[in-house]
Amino acid sequence: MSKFLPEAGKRVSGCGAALPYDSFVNPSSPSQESAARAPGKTPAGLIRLSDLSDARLADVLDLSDRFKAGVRRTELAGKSVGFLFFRGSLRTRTAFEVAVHQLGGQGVHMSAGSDFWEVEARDGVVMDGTAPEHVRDAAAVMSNYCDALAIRPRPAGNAWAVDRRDEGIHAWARHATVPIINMESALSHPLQALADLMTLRETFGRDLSGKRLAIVWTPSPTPAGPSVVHSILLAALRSGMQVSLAHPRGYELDEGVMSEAKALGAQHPTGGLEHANTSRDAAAGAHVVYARSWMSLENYGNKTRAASRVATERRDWLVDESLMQLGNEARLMHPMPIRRNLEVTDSVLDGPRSLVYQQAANRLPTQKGLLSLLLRGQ
Ligand SMILES: CC(=O)N[C@@H](CCCN)C(=O)O
Ligand SMILES: NC(=O)OP(=O)(O)O
Repeated sequence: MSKFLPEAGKRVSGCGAALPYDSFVNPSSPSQESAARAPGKTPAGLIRLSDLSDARLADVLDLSDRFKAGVRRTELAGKSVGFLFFRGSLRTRTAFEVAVHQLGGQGVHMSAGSDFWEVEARDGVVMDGTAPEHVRDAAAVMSNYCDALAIRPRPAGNAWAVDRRDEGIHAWARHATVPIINMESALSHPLQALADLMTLRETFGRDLSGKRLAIVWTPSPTPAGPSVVHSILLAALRSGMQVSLAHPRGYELDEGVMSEAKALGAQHPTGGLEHANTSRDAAAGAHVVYARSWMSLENYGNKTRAASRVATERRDWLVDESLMQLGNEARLMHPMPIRRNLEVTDSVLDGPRSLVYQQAANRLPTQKGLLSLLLRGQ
Protein backbone atom coordinates (compact mmCIF):
# COMPACT_ATOMS: atom_id res chain seq x y z
CA MET A 1 0.00 0.00 0.00
CA SER A 2 1.39 3.36 -1.01
CA LYS A 3 2.24 5.66 1.85
CA PHE A 4 1.74 8.77 -0.25
CA LEU A 5 -1.81 8.79 -1.49
CA PRO A 6 -3.77 7.20 1.31
CA GLU A 7 -7.13 8.13 -0.18
CA ALA A 8 -6.33 8.07 -3.85
CA GLY A 9 -4.96 4.55 -3.51
CA LYS A 10 -1.81 4.51 -5.58
CA ARG A 11 0.56 6.99 -7.07
CA VAL A 12 0.14 7.71 -10.74
CA SER A 13 2.60 5.18 -12.00
CA GLY A 14 3.54 3.43 -15.17
CA CYS A 15 4.03 0.33 -13.13
CA GLY A 16 1.50 0.48 -10.30
CA ALA A 17 -2.21 -0.17 -10.01
CA ALA A 18 -4.66 1.97 -11.97
CA LEU A 19 -5.63 5.29 -10.43
CA PRO A 20 -9.14 5.21 -8.95
CA TYR A 21 -11.76 6.93 -11.09
CA ASP A 22 -12.43 9.73 -8.56
CA SER A 23 -8.85 10.85 -8.64
CA PHE A 24 -8.81 10.57 -12.38
CA VAL A 25 -11.69 12.98 -12.90
CA ASN A 26 -10.47 15.32 -10.19
CA PRO A 27 -6.70 15.24 -10.48
CA SER A 28 -6.13 18.19 -8.16
CA SER A 29 -8.01 16.67 -5.25
CA PRO A 30 -6.41 17.88 -2.01
CA SER A 31 -5.22 14.45 -0.98
CA GLN A 32 -3.30 13.95 -4.17
CA GLU A 33 -1.91 17.46 -4.28
CA SER A 34 -0.59 17.35 -0.75
CA ALA A 35 0.69 13.81 -1.09
CA ALA A 36 2.69 14.64 -4.17
CA ARG A 37 4.34 17.69 -2.60
CA ALA A 38 4.27 17.22 1.14
CA PRO A 39 7.77 17.45 2.58
CA GLY A 40 8.88 14.75 4.96
CA LYS A 41 6.65 12.16 3.32
CA THR A 42 9.38 10.34 1.48
CA PRO A 43 9.29 6.71 2.57
CA ALA A 44 12.33 5.17 4.16
CA GLY A 45 15.24 4.86 1.78
CA LEU A 46 18.93 4.51 2.55
CA ILE A 47 21.20 7.53 2.61
CA ARG A 48 23.41 6.41 5.46
CA LEU A 49 23.68 2.98 7.06
CA SER A 50 22.35 4.52 10.29
CA ASP A 51 19.00 4.96 8.48
CA LEU A 52 18.54 1.23 9.12
CA SER A 53 17.73 0.24 12.69
CA ASP A 54 19.67 -2.73 14.06
CA ALA A 55 16.66 -4.95 13.40
CA ARG A 56 16.26 -3.77 9.81
CA LEU A 57 19.97 -4.06 9.15
CA ALA A 58 19.87 -7.65 10.42
CA ASP A 59 16.85 -8.29 8.17
CA VAL A 60 18.70 -6.99 5.09
CA LEU A 61 21.75 -9.12 5.88
CA ASP A 62 19.69 -12.24 6.59
CA LEU A 63 17.77 -11.75 3.36
CA SER A 64 21.07 -11.23 1.52
CA ASP A 65 22.34 -14.56 2.86
CA ARG A 66 19.21 -16.26 1.57
CA PHE A 67 19.60 -14.68 -1.85
CA LYS A 68 23.19 -15.82 -2.01
CA ALA A 69 22.10 -19.33 -1.05
CA GLY A 70 19.90 -19.36 -4.13
CA VAL A 71 16.48 -18.24 -2.91
CA ARG A 72 14.50 -16.70 -5.75
CA ARG A 73 11.90 -14.00 -5.26
CA THR A 74 10.10 -11.71 -7.62
CA GLU A 75 9.18 -8.91 -5.26
CA LEU A 76 9.88 -6.27 -7.87
CA ALA A 77 7.51 -7.73 -10.46
CA GLY A 78 5.81 -4.82 -12.20
CA LYS A 79 8.08 -2.32 -10.45
CA SER A 80 10.71 0.00 -11.81
CA VAL A 81 13.78 1.45 -10.14
CA GLY A 82 15.47 4.54 -11.55
CA PHE A 83 19.26 4.78 -11.33
CA LEU A 84 20.83 8.19 -11.74
CA PHE A 85 24.60 8.24 -12.08
CA PHE A 86 26.30 11.61 -11.82
CA ARG A 87 29.63 9.73 -11.85
CA GLY A 88 30.86 6.36 -13.02
CA SER A 89 30.51 2.95 -11.45
CA LEU A 90 31.38 -0.64 -12.25
CA ARG A 91 30.19 -2.69 -9.26
CA THR A 92 27.30 -0.63 -7.92
CA ARG A 93 25.69 -0.21 -11.28
CA THR A 94 26.10 -3.76 -12.54
CA ALA A 95 25.06 -5.33 -9.24
CA PHE A 96 21.90 -3.19 -9.17
CA GLU A 97 21.04 -3.87 -12.80
CA VAL A 98 21.31 -7.62 -12.24
CA ALA A 99 19.57 -7.39 -8.85
CA VAL A 100 16.50 -5.69 -10.30
CA HIS A 101 16.37 -8.19 -13.16
CA GLN A 102 16.61 -11.16 -10.82
CA LEU A 103 13.83 -9.74 -8.64
CA GLY A 104 11.55 -9.48 -11.65
CA GLY A 105 11.59 -5.69 -11.98
CA GLN A 106 12.89 -3.13 -14.43
CA GLY A 107 15.89 -0.87 -13.91
CA VAL A 108 16.11 2.42 -15.76
CA HIS A 109 19.72 3.53 -15.92
CA MET A 110 20.63 7.10 -16.63
CA SER A 111 24.04 8.74 -16.75
CA ALA A 112 24.38 12.48 -16.25
CA GLY A 113 25.80 14.24 -19.24
CA SER A 114 24.56 11.75 -21.81
CA ASP A 115 21.06 10.83 -20.61
CA PHE A 116 19.56 13.67 -18.62
CA TRP A 117 19.85 17.33 -17.89
CA GLU A 118 22.14 18.95 -15.42
CA VAL A 119 20.07 19.66 -12.31
CA GLU A 120 20.07 22.57 -9.91
CA ALA A 121 19.82 21.52 -6.25
CA ARG A 122 19.66 24.91 -4.50
CA ASP A 123 16.21 26.14 -3.57
CA GLY A 124 15.00 29.60 -4.48
CA VAL A 125 17.76 30.54 -6.93
CA VAL A 126 17.29 32.27 -10.26
CA MET A 127 18.19 29.45 -12.64
CA ASP A 128 20.33 31.43 -15.04
CA GLY A 129 23.32 29.06 -14.84
CA THR A 130 24.06 25.93 -16.86
CA ALA A 131 21.43 23.65 -15.26
CA PRO A 132 18.08 23.79 -17.10
CA GLU A 133 16.14 21.63 -14.62
CA HIS A 134 15.63 21.74 -10.85
CA VAL A 135 15.99 18.63 -8.71
CA ARG A 136 12.58 19.50 -7.23
CA ASP A 137 10.98 18.96 -10.64
CA ALA A 138 13.15 16.05 -11.74
CA ALA A 139 12.46 14.19 -8.47
CA ALA A 140 8.73 14.80 -8.67
CA VAL A 141 8.60 13.59 -12.26
CA MET A 142 10.79 10.53 -11.70
CA SER A 143 8.74 9.58 -8.61
CA ASN A 144 5.75 9.13 -10.88
CA TYR A 145 7.57 6.70 -13.13
CA CYS A 146 9.63 4.74 -10.64
CA ASP A 147 9.03 2.93 -7.33
CA ALA A 148 12.47 3.88 -5.98
CA LEU A 149 15.33 6.08 -7.11
CA ALA A 150 19.00 5.32 -6.56
CA ILE A 151 21.45 8.18 -6.92
CA ARG A 152 25.21 8.48 -7.20
CA PRO A 153 25.89 12.21 -6.90
CA ARG A 154 29.06 13.95 -7.99
CA PRO A 155 30.50 16.03 -5.15
CA ALA A 156 31.61 19.46 -6.43
CA GLY A 157 35.12 18.82 -5.10
CA ASN A 158 35.90 22.39 -4.03
CA ALA A 159 35.31 22.53 -0.28
CA TRP A 160 34.86 19.57 2.07
CA ALA A 161 32.80 21.72 4.46
CA VAL A 162 30.25 22.02 1.65
CA ASP A 163 30.44 18.55 0.08
CA ARG A 164 30.20 16.78 3.44
CA ARG A 165 26.61 17.99 3.71
CA ASP A 166 25.58 15.71 0.81
CA GLU A 167 23.09 18.36 -0.26
CA GLY A 168 22.49 16.79 -3.67
CA ILE A 169 21.15 13.50 -2.40
CA HIS A 170 19.24 15.13 0.45
CA ALA A 171 17.53 17.37 -2.12
CA TRP A 172 16.42 14.29 -4.06
CA ALA A 173 15.14 12.71 -0.85
CA ARG A 174 13.25 15.89 0.04
CA HIS A 175 11.52 16.20 -3.30
CA ALA A 176 10.96 12.58 -4.28
CA THR A 177 7.94 10.65 -3.06
CA VAL A 178 9.61 7.26 -3.42
CA PRO A 179 12.53 5.79 -1.45
CA ILE A 180 15.96 7.22 -2.29
CA ILE A 181 19.02 4.98 -2.18
CA ASN A 182 22.49 6.47 -1.90
CA MET A 183 24.88 4.81 -4.35
CA GLU A 184 27.85 6.67 -2.77
CA SER A 185 27.87 10.29 -1.78
CA ALA A 186 30.75 12.42 -0.48
CA LEU A 187 30.12 11.32 3.09
CA SER A 188 29.00 7.71 2.87
CA HIS A 189 28.63 4.53 0.87
CA PRO A 190 26.04 2.45 2.71
CA LEU A 191 25.76 -0.17 -0.06
CA GLN A 192 29.47 -0.94 0.25
CA ALA A 193 29.05 -1.21 4.02
CA LEU A 194 26.24 -3.75 3.57
CA ALA A 195 28.42 -5.94 1.36
CA ASP A 196 31.34 -5.52 3.77
CA LEU A 197 29.22 -6.56 6.75
CA MET A 198 27.94 -9.58 4.85
CA THR A 199 31.52 -10.56 4.00
CA LEU A 200 32.65 -10.14 7.61
CA ARG A 201 29.73 -12.26 8.83
CA GLU A 202 30.53 -14.98 6.31
CA THR A 203 34.14 -15.00 7.48
CA PHE A 204 33.76 -14.69 11.26
CA GLY A 205 30.15 -15.57 11.98
CA ARG A 206 27.26 -13.27 12.80
CA ASP A 207 28.78 -12.00 16.01
CA LEU A 208 31.61 -9.67 15.04
CA SER A 209 32.14 -8.25 18.51
CA GLY A 210 35.75 -8.14 19.58
CA LYS A 211 37.11 -8.92 16.12
CA ARG A 212 39.95 -6.60 15.15
CA LEU A 213 39.72 -4.52 11.99
CA ALA A 214 42.65 -2.42 10.82
CA ILE A 215 41.65 0.33 8.41
CA VAL A 216 44.78 1.41 6.58
CA TRP A 217 45.25 4.25 4.13
CA THR A 218 46.83 3.37 0.79
CA PRO A 219 48.35 5.65 -1.85
CA SER A 220 46.76 6.49 -5.18
CA PRO A 221 47.28 9.25 -7.74
CA THR A 222 43.47 9.34 -8.03
CA PRO A 223 42.46 8.87 -4.43
CA ALA A 224 38.84 8.09 -3.64
CA GLY A 225 36.66 10.17 -1.38
CA PRO A 226 36.42 9.05 2.26
CA SER A 227 32.86 7.71 1.91
CA VAL A 228 33.69 4.00 2.03
CA VAL A 229 36.02 4.41 4.98
CA HIS A 230 33.43 6.41 6.91
CA SER A 231 30.83 3.73 6.30
CA ILE A 232 32.94 0.69 7.18
CA LEU A 233 34.31 2.49 10.24
CA LEU A 234 30.83 3.20 11.62
CA ALA A 235 29.46 -0.20 10.59
CA ALA A 236 32.33 -2.05 12.28
CA LEU A 237 32.07 -0.05 15.50
CA ARG A 238 28.31 -0.54 15.53
CA SER A 239 28.99 -4.28 15.33
CA GLY A 240 31.25 -4.13 18.39
CA MET A 241 34.51 -4.56 16.47
CA GLN A 242 37.83 -3.15 17.63
CA VAL A 243 39.00 -0.76 14.96
CA SER A 244 42.50 0.50 14.51
CA LEU A 245 42.86 3.36 12.04
CA ALA A 246 46.10 4.38 10.33
CA HIS A 247 46.77 7.11 7.81
CA PRO A 248 49.45 9.70 7.15
CA ARG A 249 49.13 13.04 8.90
CA GLY A 250 46.75 15.29 7.02
CA TYR A 251 44.43 12.44 6.01
CA GLU A 252 42.14 12.71 9.02
CA LEU A 253 38.57 11.63 8.33
CA ASP A 254 35.54 13.85 8.62
CA GLU A 255 35.24 15.32 12.13
CA GLY A 256 31.52 14.62 12.41
CA VAL A 257 32.01 10.99 11.42
CA MET A 258 34.89 10.67 13.89
CA SER A 259 32.72 11.96 16.76
CA GLU A 260 30.06 9.43 15.83
CA ALA A 261 32.73 6.74 15.66
CA LYS A 262 34.02 7.58 19.13
CA ALA A 263 30.51 7.53 20.56
CA LEU A 264 29.76 4.15 18.95
CA GLY A 265 33.07 2.73 20.17
CA ALA A 266 32.28 3.81 23.71
CA GLN A 267 28.90 2.05 23.59
CA HIS A 268 30.35 -1.41 23.00
CA PRO A 269 32.41 -3.09 25.71
CA THR A 270 33.96 -5.45 23.14
CA GLY A 271 34.93 -2.75 20.67
CA GLY A 272 36.35 0.69 20.26
CA LEU A 273 38.51 2.89 18.12
CA GLU A 274 42.21 3.50 18.34
CA HIS A 275 44.62 5.40 16.15
CA ALA A 276 47.89 3.97 14.92
CA ASN A 277 50.77 5.91 13.38
CA THR A 278 51.62 3.35 10.73
CA SER A 279 49.78 0.64 8.84
CA ARG A 280 52.09 -1.87 10.50
CA ASP A 281 51.05 -0.76 13.97
CA ALA A 282 47.40 -0.95 12.92
CA ALA A 283 47.81 -4.41 11.40
CA ALA A 284 49.38 -5.93 14.53
CA GLY A 285 46.96 -8.60 15.75
CA ALA A 286 44.28 -7.64 13.22
CA HIS A 287 41.81 -10.21 11.91
CA VAL A 288 41.15 -8.00 8.89
CA VAL A 289 43.22 -5.40 7.11
CA TYR A 290 40.87 -3.08 5.26
CA ALA A 291 42.92 -1.11 2.71
CA ARG A 292 41.64 1.98 0.95
CA SER A 293 43.01 5.10 -0.66
CA TRP A 294 41.35 8.31 0.34
CA MET A 295 42.10 11.90 -0.37
CA SER A 296 43.36 14.41 2.16
CA LEU A 297 40.44 16.49 3.30
CA GLU A 298 43.02 19.16 4.19
CA ASN A 299 43.93 19.35 0.51
CA TYR A 300 40.40 18.80 -0.73
CA GLY A 301 39.96 20.58 -4.02
CA ASN A 302 43.72 20.88 -4.60
CA LYS A 303 44.63 17.98 -6.89
CA THR A 304 48.22 19.08 -7.48
CA ARG A 305 49.12 19.17 -3.81
CA ALA A 306 47.28 15.93 -3.20
CA ALA A 307 49.22 14.16 -5.97
CA SER A 308 52.61 15.36 -4.78
CA ARG A 309 51.89 14.21 -1.24
CA VAL A 310 50.99 10.75 -2.45
CA ALA A 311 54.31 10.47 -4.29
CA THR A 312 56.21 11.06 -1.06
CA GLU A 313 54.09 8.76 1.09
CA ARG A 314 53.60 5.76 -1.16
CA ARG A 315 56.50 3.57 -0.06
CA ASP A 316 55.47 3.41 3.58
CA TRP A 317 51.85 2.52 2.93
CA LEU A 318 51.91 -0.40 0.49
CA VAL A 319 50.04 -3.42 1.86
CA ASP A 320 52.38 -6.38 1.31
CA GLU A 321 52.98 -9.86 2.72
CA SER A 322 55.15 -8.60 5.56
CA LEU A 323 52.39 -6.28 6.74
CA MET A 324 49.74 -8.99 6.51
CA GLN A 325 51.91 -11.32 8.57
CA LEU A 326 51.69 -8.95 11.51
CA GLY A 327 47.99 -9.74 11.76
CA ASN A 328 46.14 -12.64 13.33
CA GLU A 329 45.77 -14.76 10.18
CA ALA A 330 44.59 -11.46 8.76
CA ARG A 331 42.26 -11.26 5.79
CA LEU A 332 42.45 -8.48 3.25
CA MET A 333 39.48 -6.30 2.37
CA HIS A 334 39.26 -3.46 -0.14
CA PRO A 335 36.12 -2.02 -1.79
CA MET A 336 37.68 -1.71 -5.27
CA PRO A 337 38.69 -0.29 -7.70
CA ILE A 338 42.20 -1.17 -6.52
CA ARG A 339 45.60 -0.16 -7.84
CA ARG A 340 47.74 -3.29 -7.88
CA ASN A 341 51.24 -3.01 -6.43
CA LEU A 342 50.64 0.59 -5.41
CA GLU A 343 47.93 -0.02 -2.79
CA VAL A 344 48.29 -3.79 -2.33
CA THR A 345 50.80 -6.24 -3.84
CA ASP A 346 49.70 -8.86 -6.35
CA SER A 347 50.66 -11.66 -4.00
CA VAL A 348 48.41 -10.39 -1.17
CA LEU A 349 45.58 -9.51 -3.51
CA ASP A 350 45.66 -12.87 -5.28
CA GLY A 351 46.52 -14.85 -2.16
CA PRO A 352 44.27 -17.09 -0.06
CA ARG A 353 43.54 -14.43 2.58
CA SER A 354 42.05 -11.93 0.15
CA LEU A 355 38.33 -11.29 0.49
CA VAL A 356 38.11 -8.59 -2.16
CA TYR A 357 36.27 -10.58 -4.84
CA GLN A 358 33.91 -11.97 -2.20
CA GLN A 359 33.19 -8.42 -1.06
CA ALA A 360 32.48 -7.33 -4.62
CA ALA A 361 30.36 -10.44 -5.23
CA ASN A 362 28.32 -9.64 -2.12
CA ARG A 363 27.22 -6.34 -3.65
CA LEU A 364 24.63 -8.36 -5.60
CA PRO A 365 22.83 -10.25 -2.80
CA THR A 366 22.97 -7.26 -0.44
CA GLN A 367 21.54 -4.89 -3.04
CA LYS A 368 18.82 -7.47 -3.72
CA GLY A 369 18.17 -7.75 0.01
CA LEU A 370 17.90 -3.99 0.36
CA LEU A 371 15.58 -3.52 -2.62
CA SER A 372 13.34 -6.35 -1.42
CA LEU A 373 13.08 -4.86 2.02
CA LEU A 374 12.49 -1.28 0.85
CA LEU A 375 9.94 -2.16 -1.82
CA ARG A 376 8.18 -5.07 -0.19
CA GLY A 377 4.47 -4.46 0.07
CA GLN A 378 4.48 -1.02 -1.54
C1 LIG B 1 40.29 5.62 -7.36
C2 LIG B 1 38.88 5.72 -7.75
O1 LIG B 1 38.51 5.34 -8.81
N1 LIG B 1 38.10 6.27 -6.86
C3 LIG B 1 36.70 6.29 -6.99
C4 LIG B 1 36.20 5.16 -6.21
C5 LIG B 1 34.76 4.99 -6.24
C6 LIG B 1 34.40 3.73 -5.54
N2 LIG B 1 33.05 3.60 -5.42
C7 LIG B 1 36.27 7.64 -6.48
O2 LIG B 1 35.86 7.84 -5.35
O3 LIG B 1 36.33 8.54 -7.26
N1 LIG C 1 33.10 -0.13 -4.69
C1 LIG C 1 32.29 0.50 -5.58
O1 LIG C 1 31.33 1.18 -5.22
O2 LIG C 1 32.59 0.29 -6.89
P1 LIG C 1 32.02 1.13 -8.12
O3 LIG C 1 32.45 2.56 -7.91
O4 LIG C 1 32.64 0.50 -9.32
O5 LIG C 1 30.52 1.04 -8.14
